[in-house]
Amino acid sequence: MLTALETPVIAPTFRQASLFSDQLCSYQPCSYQLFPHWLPVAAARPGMSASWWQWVASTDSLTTRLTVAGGAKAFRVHLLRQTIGLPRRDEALALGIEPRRYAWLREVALCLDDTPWVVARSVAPLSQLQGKGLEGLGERSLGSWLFRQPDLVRGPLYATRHQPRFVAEQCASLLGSVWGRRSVFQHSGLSLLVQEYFLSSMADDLGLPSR
Ligand SMILES: C=C(O[C@@H]1C=C(C(=O)O)C=C[C@H]1O)C(=O)O
Repeated sequence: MLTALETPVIAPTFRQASLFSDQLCSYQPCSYQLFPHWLPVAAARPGMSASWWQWVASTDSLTTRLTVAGGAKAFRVHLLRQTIGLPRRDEALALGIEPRRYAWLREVALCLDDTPWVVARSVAPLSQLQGKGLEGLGERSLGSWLFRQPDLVRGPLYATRHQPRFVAEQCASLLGSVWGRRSVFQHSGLSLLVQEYFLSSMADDLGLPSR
């Protein structure tokens, strides 16, 4: 049932709201040829520091990496939105589906001690979700679930320097994104587009360069 998949919008309650800035760029859609703001990650490398490359080009679980990098800080998935809706045009293209096909949309902030380090938006065609149990994921990490799937295949990574508009729709103000990346995961008939934006709060906390 569609209603079972719906989760109401949860207003962000980040303790460090003062860290946010309201300098959002307008959303720039993507996907290499048609949406050139997303570059194959290797093509973005010349503009990226070696430290950020370690994060942006990594293909293992980001949840695990963040938890390790956070040290004593508590890792938490803060659910911003989980609902059924239409994907953006570039998202549909990345998934190889018609833009008018309904999709499962999930937007989260990945926080360390309540400071958002990464915001993410994941999109999967509704027709492929049956039996996967994702509707009950809540504030558990999608990555923890994904990387437990033995047949998981990750598609190529794309990177962007543009800001995520989806969080602008959720938050009045937002920390700037340093780098964004995305890739499509395949598992048992499911294609899942995961888009992750690394925030400047993460750069500050880990002493990473501005790019
Ligand atoms: C894809 C991963 O999962 C993370 C968890 C997410 C979620 O819970 O919605 C979203 C994006 C990720 O950064 C990962 O850990 O690599």
